[in-house]
Amino acid sequence: MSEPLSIDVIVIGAGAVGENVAGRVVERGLSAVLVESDLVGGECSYWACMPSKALLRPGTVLSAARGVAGAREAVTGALDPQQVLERRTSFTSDWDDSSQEEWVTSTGIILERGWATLTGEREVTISHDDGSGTTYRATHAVVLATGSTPTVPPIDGLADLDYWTTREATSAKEVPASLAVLGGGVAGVELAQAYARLGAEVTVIARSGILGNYPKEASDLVLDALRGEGLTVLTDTATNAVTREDGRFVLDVGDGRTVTAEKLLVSTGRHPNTAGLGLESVGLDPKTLTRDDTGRVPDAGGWLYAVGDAGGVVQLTHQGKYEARVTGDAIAARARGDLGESAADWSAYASTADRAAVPQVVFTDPEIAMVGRTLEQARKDGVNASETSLEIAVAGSALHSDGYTGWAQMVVDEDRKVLVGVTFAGPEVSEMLHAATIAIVGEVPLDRLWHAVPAYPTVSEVWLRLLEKYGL
Ligand SMILES: Cc1cc2nc3c(=O)[nH]c(=O)nc-3n(C[C@H](O)[C@H](O)[C@H](O)COP(=O)(O)OP(=O)(O)OC[C@H]3O[C@@H](n4cnc5c(N)ncnc54)[C@H](O)[C@@H]3O)c2cc1C
Ligand SMILES: NC(=O)c1ccc[n+]([C@@H]2O[C@H](COP(=O)([O-])OP(=O)(O)OC[C@H]3O[C@@H](n4cnc5c(N)ncnc54)[C@H](O)[C@@H]3O)[C@@H](O)[C@H]2O)c1
Repeated sequence: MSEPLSIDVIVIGAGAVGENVAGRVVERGLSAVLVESDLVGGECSYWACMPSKALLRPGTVLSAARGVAGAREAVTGALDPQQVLERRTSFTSDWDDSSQEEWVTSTGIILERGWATLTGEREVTISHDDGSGTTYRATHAVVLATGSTPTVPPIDGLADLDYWTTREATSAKEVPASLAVLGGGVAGVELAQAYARLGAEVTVIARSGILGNYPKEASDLVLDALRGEGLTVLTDTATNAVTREDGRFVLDVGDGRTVTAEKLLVSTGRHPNTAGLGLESVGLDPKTLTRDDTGRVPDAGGWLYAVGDAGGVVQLTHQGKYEARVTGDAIAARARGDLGESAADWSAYASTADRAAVPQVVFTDPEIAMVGRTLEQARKDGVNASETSLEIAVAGSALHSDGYTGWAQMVVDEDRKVLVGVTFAGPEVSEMLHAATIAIVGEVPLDRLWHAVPAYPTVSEVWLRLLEKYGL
């Protein structure tokens, strides 16, 4: 066997996160090989963020126009499903990754296509489609950026059926007449609304409520909106078994009730893609991989990192890319001898915001935009927390749309008098989120935040109302 090729850094997985780690280390003078077995760009570009948002956006625009008298009268038709699907396809470049490949190679990163496995400490072997193999040995780091994979519940009959995962739902070429969605998380709820607005008869089956990670007032706004526009949302409903009858999925949801649909989307969460990577060959259990704030896997002895969905901390593109920048910088700093075992909180080498200020948006209509902790999470983390919440009712919201309904909440650390969490729910609230992220990351004292005057008449005036209600 030939000697392994020598390289500074090996990154496994060329999703948004892997691309960013590789890009960062190369910018800092190290050499890097990036390995991808599927499309360069990963889940977000082709089967997740981009296509799902492209499927939702036309419906949101239409409903926004219908929400304003004068514009409403100009809307005389419904969505054109074929046009919506075609526009979605333009955002996925028709599942062609040549432009992403061009970007990767233009940066000086070496791109290798094939399946990568760890075959020893710092050593990765790539199996190419033509049966050949290439082995690299990393001087400084091997980075797992292998993403996540759907978690499919052990429901009777399900494993044998050709159900949709989010991949099929985001890449479908036709709108089914009916769709059952198993799981009331963010992926299920977004795709449920997108398909309902495209004309499918949609039933969501949630074992508890929907969007359980968000404050109930916020998720209830979405629940009411979904039901108001004709989706069936079954909450507190277990799915006992699934069969296929006359070409349709039949879900047994207890008490003799069934849900029948042409397609079934299973969106019941995801777990890190760490199986089949050869982690066992270096004495690691793929199921219990952990990472520190620099991205390093402590049990591996210093050379292995895990970032993005594979790292198992947050499953969001923007946060994964943040981890990628931090880890890329940490690897380069360690290579220079500028960084030891651990990194200080909020330094360039620690992804501290993963613990304190993760922004997340549910792109339904209405939207939920949240950053930091809910009241319950804050108290669980030992924060002496209070909450202030109200309906969004300011001049900006009234102007935005007739009958605007929204809700906002801030969670305050009473000992430090700073924000630790903010949630907005309502039409198009996502663009207000970054102000909250800045306030939390910057630990802006409330009596200074009071001087951040929102422009009139914007929906952001809700900030003023929250601070007034808090007592400022
Ligand atoms: C339907 C849906 C909608 C979403 N919407 C949003 C959103 O709006 N905003 C948001 O922030 N997040 C969203 N997410 C989450 C987001 O998609 C993920 O957090 C993000 O894609 C993770 O990026 P990653 O690079 O870690 O993993 P991935 O994008 O999954 O990339 C991992 C790559 O590694 C490759 N790979 C794996 N193993 C190997 C191997 N052994 N050898 C070679 N290559 C390998 C895979 O082929 C893949 O290309 C959504 C997720 C879903 C499912
Ligand atoms: N807008 C966005 O940023 C966005 C959109 C989609 C997905 N994502 C990311 O992708 C990840 C995956 O999304 P997701 O919605 O699949 O996961 P999720 O963890 O958000 O939701 C999964 C849901 O499935 C439910 N569930 C689990 N097992 C079940 C069972 N046996 N029967 C019924 N329900 C069951 C859970 O209670 C939960 O409500 C999320 O963690 C999220 O970070 C983000």
